[in-house]
Amino acid sequence: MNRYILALDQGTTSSRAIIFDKRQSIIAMAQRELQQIFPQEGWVEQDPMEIYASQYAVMMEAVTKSGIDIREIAAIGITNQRETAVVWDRTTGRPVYNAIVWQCRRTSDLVAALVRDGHGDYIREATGLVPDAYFSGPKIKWILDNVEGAGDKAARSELLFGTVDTWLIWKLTNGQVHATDYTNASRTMLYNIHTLSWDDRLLELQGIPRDMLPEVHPSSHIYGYVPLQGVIVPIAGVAGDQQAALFGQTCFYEGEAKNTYGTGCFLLMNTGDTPVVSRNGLITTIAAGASEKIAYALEGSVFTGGAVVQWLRDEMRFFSDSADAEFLACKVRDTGGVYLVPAFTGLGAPYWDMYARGIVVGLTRGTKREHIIRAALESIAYQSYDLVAAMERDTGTPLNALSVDGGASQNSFLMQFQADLLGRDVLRPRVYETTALGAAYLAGLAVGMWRGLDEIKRLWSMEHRFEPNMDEARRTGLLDGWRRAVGHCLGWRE
Ligand SMILES: Nc1ncnc2c1ncn2[C@@H]1O[C@H](COP(=O)(O)OP(=O)(O)O)[C@@H](O)[C@H]1O
Ligand SMILES: O=P(O)(O)OC[C@H](O)CO
Repeated sequence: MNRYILALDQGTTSSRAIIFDKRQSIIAMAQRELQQIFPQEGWVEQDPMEIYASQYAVMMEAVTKSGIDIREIAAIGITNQRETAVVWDRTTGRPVYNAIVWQCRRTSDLVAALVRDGHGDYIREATGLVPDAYFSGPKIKWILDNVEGAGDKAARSELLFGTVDTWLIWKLTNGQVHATDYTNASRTMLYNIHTLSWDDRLLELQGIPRDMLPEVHPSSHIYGYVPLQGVIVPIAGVAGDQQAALFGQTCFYEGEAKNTYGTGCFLLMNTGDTPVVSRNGLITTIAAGASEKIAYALEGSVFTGGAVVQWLRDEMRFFSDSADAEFLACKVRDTGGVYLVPAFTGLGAPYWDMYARGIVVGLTRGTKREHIIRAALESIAYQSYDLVAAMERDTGTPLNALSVDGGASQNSFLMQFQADLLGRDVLRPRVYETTALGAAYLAGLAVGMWRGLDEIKRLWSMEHRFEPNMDEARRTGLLDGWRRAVGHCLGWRE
């Protein structure tokens, strides 16, 4: 009998594979960090072959660790860092260039030109997105325009494009399937989220041939089959990681929301069958669903969340293990007036400034390493606060509490500070690998492992509730300082 789901979570920092049973217990897990390539200031790349190889390796490692028979795996669910663009040769299967990562800013001027030429409103209406270098379309255009021979090859239908899910599906099925799901398509700035089709006007504007693009399916769907040690296992669930996390947190119904603290921070609210248009700097996107019926979400995207901790670890060398950030931050009573705005790759929602860059302000002769570490952690909470405030202004409804997940949500200092800033409870679930869990649910629903959403909803359970504990004067004073700090970093590169 098939009893397990194998979830592949290809995130920005690492590739992970997790085997879940029907009660959402983790049977085995494997993880590998991924090399980040920074070829120029503001550019971010990854090696697509490393993405695939690391994902394949952790998949096999998790299977081996679990000791289960592969025939007991009912399905594979895939979830992925979104927007990151891979272009490869459809015959040889070789990428023509590195993957251009969602954080990369190389297409800022290209996007600014689209807006200057008067296409901004159409992009917003058709795709639900704010025109920004974040999204995939301009990254594809950059590859076609700048990699030798790529434009000609694309014109001869020799190239394929995919977000990371598509690349993994294509590799895992030995080049049999070129497909993506609605959630990933909705991040390309090429997909019309109302007509549910690739948008000819946007393709033409960005010079992208339609035959490079994958087929688009619902998130819970049989995409193809993966040969695993002689057994054929279906890929039955695919979703961008933030939509998968929304699903994994069981936010199935209108008004339910979560915030994920991974490389970036992403607040998503399910808005049901209504594509809500933000007036406060959020974007409209497609949510992962268990059926053909489309649900939409309102999203606030912060580009540098947990990544600021990685920066302190790898570039500043303030500590060697990210978990130590909490201990070090708690060695000082406050930041000593220091603010760090980690606009390393510009600022996303609600500011949308492709030219902002990071700053540390408020330094004094007494500033210590610990103050900066604390300011870095607090910056994650401030940015998330800005998202919640924008979402509440858009929907006119205050969130009762904030459900959280992702790697940095394990930092209890950060979660407590988040509750203090918001003046709202922060709820951390027992399974914080919610992204992988969401992909597992989507796959499991497609193959009948779970009967329906209500059965899954009952599985959610809380590990910790963080309750606010900060007086109002201090809270408003801190937020005021944050706003002033942000003001200093906007437009820096211009
Ligand atoms: N204890 C911690 N405190 C703060 N940040 C952390 C901690 N542990 C991990 N992180 C951060 O969380 C991120 C990894 O979270 P994860 O959900 O795996 O992200 P992704 O899916 O983007 O790869 C990294 O950026 C890392 O710096
Ligand atoms: O790698 P994560 O989990 O921070 O997610 C990245 C997002 O999908 C980018 O949109």
